[in-house]
Amino acid sequence: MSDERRRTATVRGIELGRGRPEIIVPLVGEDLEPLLAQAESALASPARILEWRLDLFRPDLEDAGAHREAVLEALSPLRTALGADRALLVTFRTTAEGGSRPLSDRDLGALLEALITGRRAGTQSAVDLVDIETARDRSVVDSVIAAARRHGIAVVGSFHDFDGTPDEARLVELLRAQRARGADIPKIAVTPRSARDVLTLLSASLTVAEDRTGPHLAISMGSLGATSRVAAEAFGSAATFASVGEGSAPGQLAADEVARMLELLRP
Ligand SMILES: O=C1C[C@@](O)(C(=O)O)C[C@@H](O)[C@@H]1O
Repeated sequence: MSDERRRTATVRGIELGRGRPEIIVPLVGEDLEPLLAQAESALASPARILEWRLDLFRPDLEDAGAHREAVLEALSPLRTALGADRALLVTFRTTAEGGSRPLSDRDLGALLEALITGRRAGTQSAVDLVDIETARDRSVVDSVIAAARRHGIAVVGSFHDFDGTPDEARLVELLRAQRARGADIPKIAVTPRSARDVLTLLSASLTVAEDRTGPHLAISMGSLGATSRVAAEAFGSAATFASVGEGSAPGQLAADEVARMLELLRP
């Protein structure tokens, strides 16, 4: 595929959708100290995008408002620790999509919008990308996407299946529908039950890449799906999640090793 003709998305000077896929490292610390410690280690890795898994932060705070306050308080030290070059993706993965805690649609919208609009006048936003599960309440999803647009923050539209792999037509439809909803980077993460399911995911990824409508992410989870994480470039996925220390999903490989594999497998 000729790279020049693909649309891309740029966050903090990092262009997604052209050339070697980006490595995204999830930060899974339960409190500020382990969060910053993991961020520090991730800075020494080849990852240019770090994903803060908000649902894993402060599990002791059951109340959504108290949790939101703790997140907003931790944002500034985390941003400072990351420096100017690393992009920050914020993700609250609810239990319905494999995350660690439930959250109502309303509270999810309030949390994400507080993170999006939290920038002080004249400063660059602390957050560069926001993840939203597109199956959530329509008006909440639309409102988060609109707020992100207004603040120049890229939207990752998310779909997870921890039980299986939908058929190829459905995967393609999901990715296209996320883009049509306003996601800059549609994303699907599904679970293979056979090697053929991995092929299904890769084939759907390639089909959507050939649309040339912008970057997307397609992941087959678990050890069976690991090929999809390192063969991202050949099959058109713009980024791949990899771990530094503790990971956030089955099948994630170490960031250093993934960087080496991405280089070895460059088409
Ligand atoms: O959506 C994704 C992808 C992921 O589930 C994975 O399989 O690597 C890991 C999550 O942290 C992230 O939000």
